[in-house]
Amino acid sequence: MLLVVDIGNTDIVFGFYENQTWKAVLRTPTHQPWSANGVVNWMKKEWAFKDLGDTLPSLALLSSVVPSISPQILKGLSIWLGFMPEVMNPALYESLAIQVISPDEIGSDLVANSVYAHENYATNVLIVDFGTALTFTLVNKSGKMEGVSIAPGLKTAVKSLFSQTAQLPEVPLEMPEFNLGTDTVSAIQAGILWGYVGMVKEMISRVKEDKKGDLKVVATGGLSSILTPLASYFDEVNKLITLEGLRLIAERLKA
Ligand SMILES: Nc1ncnc2c1ncn2[C@@H]1O[C@H](COP(=O)(O)OP(=O)(O)O)[C@@H](O)[C@H]1O
Ligand SMILES: CC(C)(COP(=O)(O)O)[C@@H](O)C(=O)NCCC(=O)O
Ligand SMILES: [K+]
Repeated sequence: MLLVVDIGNTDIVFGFYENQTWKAVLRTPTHQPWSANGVVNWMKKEWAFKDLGDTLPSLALLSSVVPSISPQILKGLSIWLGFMPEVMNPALYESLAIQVISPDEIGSDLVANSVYAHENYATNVLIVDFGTALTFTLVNKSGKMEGVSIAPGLKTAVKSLFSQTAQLPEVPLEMPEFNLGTDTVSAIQAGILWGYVGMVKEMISRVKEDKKGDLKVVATGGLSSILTPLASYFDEVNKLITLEGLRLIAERLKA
């Protein structure tokens, strides 16, 4: 069995893959007082709860965009598994089928997304990742990562408005019924959700123009199903894209 781990700014996602399928995908908040022992106990508990069998994963790959917690997670995993997981880093990027942009700065989740996109479409692909940040990553048909854009994610925008104002509440991430709100909650929902629908359409349209119409668009991230008016703009919506990319990378490391 293969274990891939995606440490994002909101959630850590663990994917267990065997015989062509995800046996389990576990999510837990990133910001907890993690210790190596805490990780071991959590893994043992989830492993038993999900009834994943007697044999622990024999290969593991970790991606993290939160450097401060990586050491504790890695130490815990290495104690639990009995070996040190592989970690996404610039040296490893050199063995990939894609060409990574700014390898010393790029988030390794965006690299994993790009590997999945290139492997599955082999054309120009824009990956829209709705996480803590809202990112757009363009990987071209030859597998070169051409560029990225980064904006506040949907929940980040809602929380930021709430925390910077005296009278605005934190609102649920739901498309409002009308274009303009009739009370404070629906007004914020209109501003953020319709505003973000516009942002995504604008990015897609600009990149599509750059690529002379030759572009696939895929969406991922925990918040990728919220902006329902965008459904027809995406060739694929798949919350597992980052895990799938990590899996493809791990399988190639083993080969
Ligand atoms: N399966 C799911 N369905 C709906 N929302 C989800 C799901 N998983 C996570 N979320 C929400 O998505 C957000 C995290 O998205 P994610 O892409 O994991 O962010 P990050 O990578 O920045 O940690 C959280 O607010 C979480 O509540
Ligand atoms: C852009 C990100 C914050 C996205 O992280 P996420 O929303 O998945 O938590 C992350 O990929 C990151 O910290 N990147 C480093 C900067 C860059 O990619 O250029
Ligand atoms: K992510």
